[in-house]
Amino acid sequence: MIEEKGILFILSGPSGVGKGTVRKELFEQDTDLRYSISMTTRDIRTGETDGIDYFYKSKSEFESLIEKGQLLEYAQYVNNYYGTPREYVERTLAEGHDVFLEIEVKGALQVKENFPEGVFIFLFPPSLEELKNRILSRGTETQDLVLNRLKEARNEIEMMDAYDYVVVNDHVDHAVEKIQSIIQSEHCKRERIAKQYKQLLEDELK
Ligand SMILES: Nc1ncnc2c1ncn2[C@@H]1O[C@H](COP(=O)(O)OP(=O)(O)OP(=O)(O)O)[C@@H](O)[C@H]1O
Ligand SMILES: Nc1nc2c(ncn2[C@@H]2O[C@H](COP(=O)(O)O)[C@@H](O)[C@H]2O)c(=O)[nH]1
Repeated sequence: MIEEKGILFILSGPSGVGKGTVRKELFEQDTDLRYSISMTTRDIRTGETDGIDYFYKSKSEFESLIEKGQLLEYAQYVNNYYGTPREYVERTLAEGHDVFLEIEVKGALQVKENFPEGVFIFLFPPSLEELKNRILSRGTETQDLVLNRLKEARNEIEMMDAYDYVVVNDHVDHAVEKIQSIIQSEHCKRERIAKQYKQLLEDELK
């Protein structure tokens, strides 16, 4: 019997484009997906909870996780570390569940090296002006940090071609619908491949 592993979906894109908003709405609708909670060294924001939004770590704790190889990927983003716990992702996929990562672009490119079979989705802003408005409207960053994030956004948008899909986040509902379609079509693709593989095995055994 062929083992059915889960599919790894990676949602990425510039800061403020709406990744968190879209992911939360997607998870309201899709209860089969498993979200990988990231580790970070950044300060906890008002309204966030340790173990739900992130696992908040000190710099030395984070560096020890890096040294022990416990992160699937990590990146330094605007003076803080962010990373994906390896064990959770590998175990959950092996158990047959789809895993969803919401991470920045440098980390997504590292995941691509280790998991080329992952499905990489780039969330794109309707315009740079709207991107700036969204970061400002969230009100979580100082003016300096907003400028740093916008600078980073320009570099990140240049990496868009490395992704399997690009979804414009004009309206949250539209973006979620498109991501749902991507998830369904990736499942159909893999079912077809699994059937072809089973057929090959049967033919060989004849
Ligand atoms: N389609 C949309 N239309 C209008 N506003 C949106 C849309 N999607 C998200 N926003 C708003 O944009 C702001 C940034 O969204 P969010 O925090 O989800 O972005 P993010 O990409 O996760 O940011 P970061 O990478 O910095 O964590 C929030 O105030 C959110 O409500
Ligand atoms: N490479 C990784 N990037 C991550 C991870 N978790 C979150 N992120 C991204 O970092 C920025 C900033 O996030 P914020 O919560 O401070 O606004 C954003 O683009 C996130 O998507 C991770 O595990 N690895």
